[in-house]
Parts: sequence; structure tokens; C-alpha cells
Amino acid sequence: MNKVIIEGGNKLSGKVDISGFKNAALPIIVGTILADDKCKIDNLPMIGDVYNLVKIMEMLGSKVHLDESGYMDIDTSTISDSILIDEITRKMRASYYLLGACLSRFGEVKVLYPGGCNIGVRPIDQHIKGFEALGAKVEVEHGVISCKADKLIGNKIYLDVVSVGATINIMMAATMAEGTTIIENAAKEPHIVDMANFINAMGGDIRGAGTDIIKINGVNKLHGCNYSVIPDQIEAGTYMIAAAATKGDVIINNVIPKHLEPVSAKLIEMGVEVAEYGDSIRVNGNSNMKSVNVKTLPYPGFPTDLQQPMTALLSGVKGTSIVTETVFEGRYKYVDELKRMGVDITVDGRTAIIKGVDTLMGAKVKATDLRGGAALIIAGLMANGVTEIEEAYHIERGYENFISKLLNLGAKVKEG
Ligand SMILES: CC(=O)N[C@H]1[C@@H](OP(=O)(O)OP(=O)(O)OC[C@H]2O[C@@H](n3ccc(=O)[nH]c3=O)[C@H](O)[C@@H]2O)O[C@H](CO)[C@@H](O)[C@@H]1O
Ligand SMILES: C=C(OP(=O)(O)O)C(=O)O
Repeated sequence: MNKVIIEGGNKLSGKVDISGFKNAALPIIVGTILADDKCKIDNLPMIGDVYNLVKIMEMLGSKVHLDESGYMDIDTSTISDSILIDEITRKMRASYYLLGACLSRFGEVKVLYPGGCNIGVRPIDQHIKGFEALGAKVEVEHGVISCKADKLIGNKIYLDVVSVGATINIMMAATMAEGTTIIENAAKEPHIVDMANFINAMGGDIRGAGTDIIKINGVNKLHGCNYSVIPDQIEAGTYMIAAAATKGDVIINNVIPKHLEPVSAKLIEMGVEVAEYGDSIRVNGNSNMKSVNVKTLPYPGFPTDLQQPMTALLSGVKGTSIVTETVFEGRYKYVDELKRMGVDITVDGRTAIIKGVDTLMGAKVKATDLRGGAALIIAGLMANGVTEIEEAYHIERGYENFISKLLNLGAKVKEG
């Protein structure tokens, strides 16, 4: 998808089904390497990152059948080599999970430094610290990360920063290590719990996922399993914000409302009606929304991945809102694009001061990254006139059928 063209001004209404969570699906697909056996994974999102990861798994020697319904049969017993120096791994962040998974199963791995959204420096020092604490030798040279270990031995690892990727990578590396590993100051995101549940379904012994102390008792071997990925809280949050932004009325199905509490709480604070029904959430927007302050934080705080869509919404809400991005230092690149649409936002370091304008104007803009692209879509839905979003391929990395889901909700949107 090169371009998205939106004619703004329509209220979204109706129902939308949320897909499986990108940030859980990706480590789970890579995590099948831990089991020298077949796995059946369900509720996978059909997004760019999953398609590219399937290619990577095949390049390593896995046998993969991916059905467009979101179901995958994967056999990693056929992997013969855990060295993959190929640019494809730079098309996403999650390729770094090959480090933990292959180190655990093969004792050796070499891959290129990962890619992903350009939202800050994104170092991997905490991943490396974890692997080294388990006994691996790690080298990063000319953009290639190499890890090697004759034997991995459990250890206590304190993370200096709360990192989703490092927590998952260390969990994978420690799963078949000798003895017990304890991760302190671990990330608590829902996908950490999903990943631990998946590893346990393969015969692993991980306890405490969802708290900041995770204990991994090493086991000798993992087996294949059937597993279903949790719903995507970020996709769901994006539709919640889009519903509010268009003053629409949308029922968002296949969600875990608990995972969305930070978003629901903020929307309610703004005066939006949010109601929970089992595994659905209904968001009903209105013309009297109030400005609010938002600070992104690790879970259960407001998710950084929704900072950009939320900023787009606030740009059209009367009053002054202050958004503080505490997780990634470079996550405001899309604001320059939003400014082409007439918003009044001043960025100073990690803070964005948003003075709500009455009307956004359609314009030609460029998606800077995945959620920056989603923010531009939301702004385009709110704006008067036509918005053309170039470099829209970023959006496909993480949203399944964004255009057709929006069309079903009554948006005037098409691919260009
Ligand atoms: C594929 C995937 O799941 N991506 C998500 C994952 O990214 P990712 O796993 O890359 O994000 P982290 O949680 O690791 O990053 C959090 C913060 O820690 C820093 N850090 C991280 C690792 C490290 O070794 N050293 C270090 O300093 C990062 O630069 C960032 O400032 O979690 C982020 C935070 O919820 C989300 O925005 C991304 O959507
Ligand atoms: C930052 C994100 O993705 P990634 O870590 O895959 O770049 C995101 O999903 O918002």
C-alpha cells in the first residue's frame, strides 16, 4: 500500500473486529523455535510484519503454512542453521527475538541489528546484559549481533529499564537454561503474559509474568502446542480513538477490556462515553470533549504506541492538552506532518503542547512510522477535505485490513 486517501468529516459507526496482537504474535511465531516440534497458532494478524516473519522462518529452514484466516502450522524441527544475515530482518523490530530463541535451542545465533519504527535510538543493551548473565558471549560488529554459549545457566537479572523486548528475549533464552532465572524490573505488558503462557503451553515453567518479577525454571525440552494469540490492544485503542475523533459510535469486538483501561480512562476523562460488554467496548463520541494531559508509561500506564493517535485526536479538541512521551525519545516525528493539516502543536523534547483547533484541513502528508501513520489516518478522518498519506506501507506493518475495516465503519477512504 503506497498511499491512503481519505475524505474527512464522516462519523464512524458500526462494529469492528479486532485482530490478534502484533506484539504477541511475532515473539510467539519466533518462539516456536524453542520446540523441536510442530505448533499450531491461531488468531494471527495478517499484517506486513507477520508475512515478513514467515519468510524469515522459512529462510531458516522451518516449514510454515499460513492461512489467511490467521491460522498457522509451523514446524521448526527442520531448522538447520541459526545464522541469518539478510536485510529482511531489518524490516521489523521483532526479528531480535531470534536471538533468545536460537540461543536457547542451538547455543548460537547471528542476525543483523533489527529495524522497526524510527522512534528513538532503541538500544538492545538490556537484551545483551541478560544473555551474558546466562553465560553467553555476545558481540555486535558492523551491525551483526552474534551470541554463543556452550551452556546457559540461570541467573538473577535486574533490568535497568523496563523493556518489553528484553523481558521476552531473556524469558526465551532462560527457558531451557540450567536452574532458575529471575528477571527483576520486568515489563508487565499483556504480551509478556501471553508469551509466558505460550512457553508454558510448550512445557516451560515460567511464573510471575504480568508482575515485575518473573521466575523461569529451566526445563530440558519443549514440545509443540496449539495456541491462540490475544487480541491487539493497540489496534483496539486506535479504533476507540478514531471513534471519539469522528464523534462516532463504534462497537469494538474481540477485545480484553482490562488491557484497554488506560485508554478507556483517558477517553472518559475527556467526556467520551465508553462502555464495556464482555469482550466488546462501545465508544460514543460527542462535540464537547475536554482537553486532557497524557503521559506514556510502561503497562499499566498509557501505551506509547497510542501516543500518536491520541495526539491526533487532541489536536482537534478545544483547550490545551499536554502529552509527555516517557518511553521513546524520538516519537514526535509525525507532528511535522500533522502541522500540514493546520494543527497547533509545539514539541519540546519529550513534551507536546497541543492547542486544539476548530478544524483540521486535509493535506498531502507522509507516514513517518506505523503509529504515526495511524495518527495521520485519524487526523484525515477528522479533517475537512481530502488527505493523502504517502509511504503508507508503514501502516501495513501493524494494522490488518485498516482500509476495509474503516470502510465498514462508514469512512470515505481508499488506497491510492
Ligand atoms: C515488536 C514490539 O513488541 N514492539 C514494542 C516493544 O518495543 P521494544 O521491545 O523495542 O521496546 P522496549 O520496551 O524494549 O523499550 C522501552 C524503552 O527501553 C529502552 N531500551 C530497551 C531495550 C534495551 O536493551 N535498552 C533500552 O534502553 C528503549 O530505547 C525504550 O526507551 O515495546 C514498546 C514499548 O511498549 C512498543 O512501543 C513496541 O511496539
Ligand atoms: C513501535 C512499534 O512497533 P515496532 O517495535 O515493531 O517498531 C509499534 O507497534 O508501535
